[in-house]
Amino acid sequence: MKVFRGLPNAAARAPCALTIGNFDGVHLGHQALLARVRAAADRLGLEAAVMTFEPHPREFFAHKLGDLSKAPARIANLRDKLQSLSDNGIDRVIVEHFSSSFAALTPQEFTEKVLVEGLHVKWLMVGDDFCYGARRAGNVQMLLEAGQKYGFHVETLPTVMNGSTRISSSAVREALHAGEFEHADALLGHPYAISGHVIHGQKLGRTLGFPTLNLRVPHRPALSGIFIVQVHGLSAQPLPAVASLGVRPTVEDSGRVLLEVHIFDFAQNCYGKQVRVEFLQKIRDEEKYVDLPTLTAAIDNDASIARAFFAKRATDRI
Ligand SMILES: Cc1cc2nc3c(=O)[nH]c(=O)nc-3n(C[C@H](O)[C@H](O)[C@H](O)COP(=O)(O)O)c2cc1C
Ligand SMILES: Nc1ncnc2c1ncn2[C@@H]1O[C@H](COP(=O)(O)OP(=O)(O)OP(=O)(O)O)[C@@H](O)[C@H]1O
Repeated sequence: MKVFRGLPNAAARAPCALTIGNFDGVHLGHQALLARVRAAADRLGLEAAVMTFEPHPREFFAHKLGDLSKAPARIANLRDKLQSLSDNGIDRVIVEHFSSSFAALTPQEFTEKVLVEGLHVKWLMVGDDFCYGARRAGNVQMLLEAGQKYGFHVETLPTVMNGSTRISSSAVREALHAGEFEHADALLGHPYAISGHVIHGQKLGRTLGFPTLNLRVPHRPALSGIFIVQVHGLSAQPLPAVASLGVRPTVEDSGRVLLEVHIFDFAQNCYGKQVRVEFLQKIRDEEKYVDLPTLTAAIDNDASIARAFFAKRATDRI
């Protein structure tokens, strides 16, 4: 899969079947959309393409307002999003920098400069609620008209539901925030996980008896707390572990979010390796403890809960 930062230059443009959106989490609604794009690309001999935005448009507007609490939490980082798009058969992704000038494009400028000139779109699919252009003034009807004028075909995807609710990134965020992983996984169509490279921590964990591998989490995640997890990427089988995702109020006050994972009975150096941490169950919220012995006792208790979970799962499987 080819990834373009901004519109491809003239030589790299190719006629495409396209969809547009944030695709945070690549949930089942997104997957249905991507399958239709792939099928259209095959049928018409086009590249299957996705245009997505970085930062998330609502993140951009929250920054502008100076109120970061208005930015949506992130289900997935860009690496995970690109991996999911590739897994869903997409040939090229345009990661458009969402900026003031991009946000100011009128619907007409967006269709002419971006869709037609910049991307050579021949077939376009969006959700039936799709809006675009400055102040979200463009809608599906206007896209249909632009398609007739410039010679591209527009289709909409009927809403993909889970029971009586629309599957959306917002619904996944709510489920993750509540620690409801079964529900989140049902909306996502795959287990919720965060991936990244292992970085160096403060090395305090090993003195507490709980060495952890640490992953940077670049955006505000949709969940925080202490979790039972399993780690992929270090051995053939996923490794059972307990993890903390948050700002570690007992030992730090920088507000930096970190995912720290203590893998049971494991003593390998894995700095720099890429791992995927799959979330299985929430144990508790993160706490600010009065001192390190109290923190250590809490981690000890978390580890016992997680070990009991894995022991039960092993016997249930027999
Ligand atoms: C299972 C688990 C639970 C944790 N719970 C908390 C917590 O409630 N509050 C907190 O401030 N830090 C918590 N931590 C983070 C520890 O403060 C951190 O792992 C320790 O300081 C080691 O940091 P280091 O990896 O940078 O050496 C937890 C870590 C683990 C592995
Ligand atoms: N359940 C769904 N059924 C059909 N189309 C969907 C569904 N969810 C999203 N889409 C479409 O997928 C494209 C990308 O969606 P996008 O990620 O921007 O929205 P979302 O999942 O609804 O997220 P949020 O909840 O943050 O608004 C859009 O065209 C959108 O209309």
